[in-house]
Amino acid sequence: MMARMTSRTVHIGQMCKKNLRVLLDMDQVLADFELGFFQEYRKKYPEYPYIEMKDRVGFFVKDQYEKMFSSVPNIGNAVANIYNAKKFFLNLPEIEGAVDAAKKLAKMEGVDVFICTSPIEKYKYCLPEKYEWVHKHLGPEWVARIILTKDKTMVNGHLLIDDRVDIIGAIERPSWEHVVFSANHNMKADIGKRRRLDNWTNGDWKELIEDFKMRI
Ligand SMILES: O=c1ccn([C@@H]2O[C@H](COP(=O)(O)O)[C@@H](O)[C@H]2O)c(=O)[nH]1
Ligand SMILES: [Mg+2]
Repeated sequence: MMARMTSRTVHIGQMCKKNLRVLLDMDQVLADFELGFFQEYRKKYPEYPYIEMKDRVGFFVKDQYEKMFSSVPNIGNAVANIYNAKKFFLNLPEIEGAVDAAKKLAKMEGVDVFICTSPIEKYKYCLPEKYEWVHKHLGPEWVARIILTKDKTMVNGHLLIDDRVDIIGAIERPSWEHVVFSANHNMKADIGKRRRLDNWTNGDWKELIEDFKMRI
């Protein structure tokens, strides 16, 4: 009997080799949320206190600002005003080398790439702008690769590259293995036995992918 061929599966004799499904987070993996925030905040509130990017600790910018500058009235609102503003997500700069690496990754044999990203609570601008960002930086064909979800544990993949350390949701044991993408905010976090990917520029990502390809 002839084996049915799909674009996602390679059949070699009796062997059936699946493609590696890679989920790329967007903010702080492809798009530089922290740099975008810092630049806009300094521009909009030059008189307000600020945290140097190298001193960022913890995932949520607002939490650290509110804790550090608790005597400054409305500092939390000032912070939120930045990332809830129109064009914030659209104008985020690229993480160095991310676009080039993502394109190369997508061309690798035996790899399927998706962008797995969570919308911000006030989603009005964030949602379309995330699509526009992908269209603008990666190209129209990448729009179909976007998976928007608040719960990444529900997404099926082999590998999730994400800067957030605490990715929790409905599924206790997600299908993917989490590789922590290094960011200032997570450098002091306990990541247990998880691996890190420090950047897109030194070529380590290729080794990581080859390693995962061997394991599926
Ligand atoms: O300080 C922050 C940093 C990020 N966010 C939002 O959280 C999600 C995270 O998305 P990922 O897909 O996990 O990168 C995103 O909507 C950020 O904008 C935040 O609210 N505050
Ligand atoms: Mg992120």
